[in-house]
Amino acid sequence: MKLVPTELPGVMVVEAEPVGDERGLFARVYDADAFAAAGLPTDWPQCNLSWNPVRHTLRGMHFQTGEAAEPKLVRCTRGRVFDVAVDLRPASPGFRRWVGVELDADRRNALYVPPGCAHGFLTLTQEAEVLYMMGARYRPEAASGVRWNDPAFAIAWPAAPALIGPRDASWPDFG
Ligand SMILES: Cc1cn([C@H]2C[C@H](O)[C@@H](COP(=O)(O)OP(=O)(O)O[C@H]3O[C@H](C)C(=O)[C@H](O)[C@H]3O)O2)c(=O)[nH]c1=O
Repeated sequence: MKLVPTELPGVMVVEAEPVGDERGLFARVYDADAFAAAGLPTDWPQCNLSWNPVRHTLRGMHFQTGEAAEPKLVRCTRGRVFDVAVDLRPASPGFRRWVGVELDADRRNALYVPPGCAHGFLTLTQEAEVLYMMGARYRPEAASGVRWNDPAFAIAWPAAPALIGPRDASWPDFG
């Protein structure tokens, strides 16, 4: 497993480094010691999964506010998704900037998204499934979001969403 920094502070790609043999492959996809050494969390109280049968489904951009802000470790376990983190941390050098990474079930790569960033994805295949470890417990009252096409971020999505929930389509402009 290898942690690869992105241009956003604290947002890391987790490359699996699979080992192949005649039976197939083996990969360590998470290592608490490596995460601790990199200053990343090692406590993941909840794990979520979403299944998305329609290509170009967009979920996000979500985050939890205040004390409920949560780190996420996101991987695609079926198909491919364009996974995006947006830096909403006013003190960050990356404030208002975004990074997009293609997560691919065959590559077994993942994206670490720190607290204070919004997260979302656009599926690139039918039947895309996303599994993510959550570094804080879900607090519905703390759930918030920014819009996928907010001009404040100008996220360069590979395609417009074919399917998006009404809440995600109507987050207000980022102030
Ligand atoms: C996040 C969450 C949701 N729920 C319930 C609330 C709703 O009744 C239902 C669907 O929730 P939501 O529409 O927020 O699910 P997504 O739109 O897939 O949102 C998720 O996907 C984006 C990309 C993220 O990054 C967030 O972590 C997460 O919010 O599951 C729970 O019971 N527990 C949870 O932790």
